[in-house]
Amino acid sequence: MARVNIVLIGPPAAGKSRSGRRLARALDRRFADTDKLIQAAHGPIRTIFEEQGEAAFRAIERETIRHALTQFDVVSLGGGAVMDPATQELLLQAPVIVVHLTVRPEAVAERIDNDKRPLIKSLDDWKALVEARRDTYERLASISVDTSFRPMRRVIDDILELLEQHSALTEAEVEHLQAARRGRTQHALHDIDGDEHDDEGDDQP
Ligand SMILES: Nc1ncnc2c1ncn2[C@@H]1O[C@H](COP(=O)(O)OP(=O)(O)O)[C@@H](O)[C@H]1O
Ligand SMILES: O=C(O)C1=C[C@@H](OP(=O)(O)O)[C@@H](O)[C@H](O)C1
Ligand SMILES: [Mg+2]
Repeated sequence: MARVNIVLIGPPAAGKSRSGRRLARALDRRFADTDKLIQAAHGPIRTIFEEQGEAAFRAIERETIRHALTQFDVVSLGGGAVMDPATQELLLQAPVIVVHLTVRPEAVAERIDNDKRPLIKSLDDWKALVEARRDTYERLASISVDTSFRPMRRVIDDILELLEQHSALTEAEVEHLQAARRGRTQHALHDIDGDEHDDEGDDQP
């Protein structure tokens, strides 16, 4: 089938930014993280929240997502992006497959041990955000993968398998993955666990 956009949604620190980039690399597709695009165009996310407020950030985010879906094949969103009704419409109407990454509180605790997300100062903040958003994440999701205590390679393997089951990959991508699984070619996920340094800066300043 023709290429459809793959969009990653889910709670903060579920792994959307990092997994999205690895997934795109495995499929040889163009990747964007909308928080990164926002930072490049408007400066640090924390500063936007502090100086302009959350509503202004959400407006910037909405337009960034709309644009990103026209330019990139794999797009990781920020955790709160899907609470915007226009973004929800976009994801429901566009030819998009929505990958929902989940993570349990026990697993996320060590991932949010930093001061990089303006809406999250504690694990309780994270739990409250997720509780308020869970129904929306689930309603929009085409597929869900839990990332708790699971290495990136496993997470990406699961996503690829589910994308294949949902006929969301091109014939060439399916053939490549199947050949890789049979061991006839270099494994498609060969560099999934590659240079860890390329993941620096996933989190927002
Ligand atoms: N499967 C995983 N196992 C362990 N740590 C992970 C996993 N996926 C992501 N992380 C780490 O969790 C943190 C948040 O990941 P990130 O991709 O920025 O999440 P998100 O974009 O969903 O907020 C980063 O430090 C990242 O390295
Ligand atoms: O949950 C949220 O509202 C936010 C999540 C962040 O992205 P990640 O989910 O990638 O951390 C970022 O967009 C901003 O700090 C707001
Ligand atoms: Mg992110």
